[in-house]
Amino acid sequence: MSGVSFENVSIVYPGATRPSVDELDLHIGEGEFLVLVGPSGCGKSTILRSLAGLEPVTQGTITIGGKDVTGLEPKDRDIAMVFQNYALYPHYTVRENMGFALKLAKKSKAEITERVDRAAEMLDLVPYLDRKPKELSGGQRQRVAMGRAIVRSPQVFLMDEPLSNLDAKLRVATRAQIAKLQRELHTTMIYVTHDQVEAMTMGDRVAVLRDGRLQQVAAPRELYENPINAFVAGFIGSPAMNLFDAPVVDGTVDLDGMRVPAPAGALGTVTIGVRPEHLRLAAQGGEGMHAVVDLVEELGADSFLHCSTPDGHPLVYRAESTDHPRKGEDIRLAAHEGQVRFFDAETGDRLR
Ligand SMILES: Nc1ncnc2c1ncn2[C@@H]1O[C@H](COP(=O)(O)OP(=O)(O)OP(=O)(O)O)[C@@H](O)[C@H]1O
Repeated sequence: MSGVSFENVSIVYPGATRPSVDELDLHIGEGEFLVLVGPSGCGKSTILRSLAGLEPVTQGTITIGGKDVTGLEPKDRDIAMVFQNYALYPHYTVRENMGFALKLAKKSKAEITERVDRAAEMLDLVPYLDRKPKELSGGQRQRVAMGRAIVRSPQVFLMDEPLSNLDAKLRVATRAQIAKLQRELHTTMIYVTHDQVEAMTMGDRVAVLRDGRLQQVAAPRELYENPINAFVAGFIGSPAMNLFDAPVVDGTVDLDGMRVPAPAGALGTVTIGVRPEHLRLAAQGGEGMHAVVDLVEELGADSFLHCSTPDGHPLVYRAESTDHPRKGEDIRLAAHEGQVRFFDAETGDRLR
């Protein structure tokens, strides 16, 4: 049993006027890969550090495997953390770096060798065991940092932006490798990133944070299709969901000629959300929202058309074929039925 629970956890840094983590309730199942995502400063690292025992909580309880660890020292929590900068010892070889924690724990030489060899094999590090960190590439160093965590066979892995020092191509490869490794080891993993693509592709579930408050925790597809509020809608998805404020008139939302039935009871102004792939070209002269194409991003299989509405609101439309309107063209866009999301214009809460 190695699930993790945060129960009503708040963290206020000394001298701060508001909590960096605000009444967090979150349960991570045994063997689950949970990603914490959100903009810079939303409290992701603070949550991870509190679980590691590096940051005291102001209120609430943290449990690992059902055991209250809130007051325990980091070394007594049976977790391993991989940091952004890897924190490798420069004068030690890869083997010594990976075995360091086991040596501290006074494991036998034979056991250390066996565990390090096994981890090195899983991480393709066997040829590098006698090298020093400076003789490795960024991706190899990252894997040594992972190896150091794996050899300890902890109850929980914590990773804080472990890919941020890698170039784009290596990030994609390492992302897949970490996800695969976690599934093989079946160790509970909490992974922090501000990159929503990383979050969506790696996690069993994704927890979205804003200003210290948990917004929504759900499987990636559920977050994408049913965001609980306009913040999550705008944060998850690349390019982001198009969000517009529009008036409700006689039960219909009218967005510059694009008309959709309003959710029951909606009055005044609502925020409507449409993903770029849920817009379609409408016939000129028919129904549909006017837009001018400002920029075309060709991605190969499809293209993103960055447009603006007559009142200057930006929007993105994904065209599936290469036969799409060109820069400068005046187009009309309509939304696919059932794909429009509605949010309260004041609170951002989902209406339907
Ligand atoms: N040691 C500290 N003392 C005071 N305030 C802090 C401290 N560490 C973090 N904070 C504040 O707490 C909030 C959350 O910080 P945290 O580092 O957890 O955010 P984050 O989501 O991990 O951000 P990033 O993605 O930029 O790393 C921020 O407003 C930050 O300024």
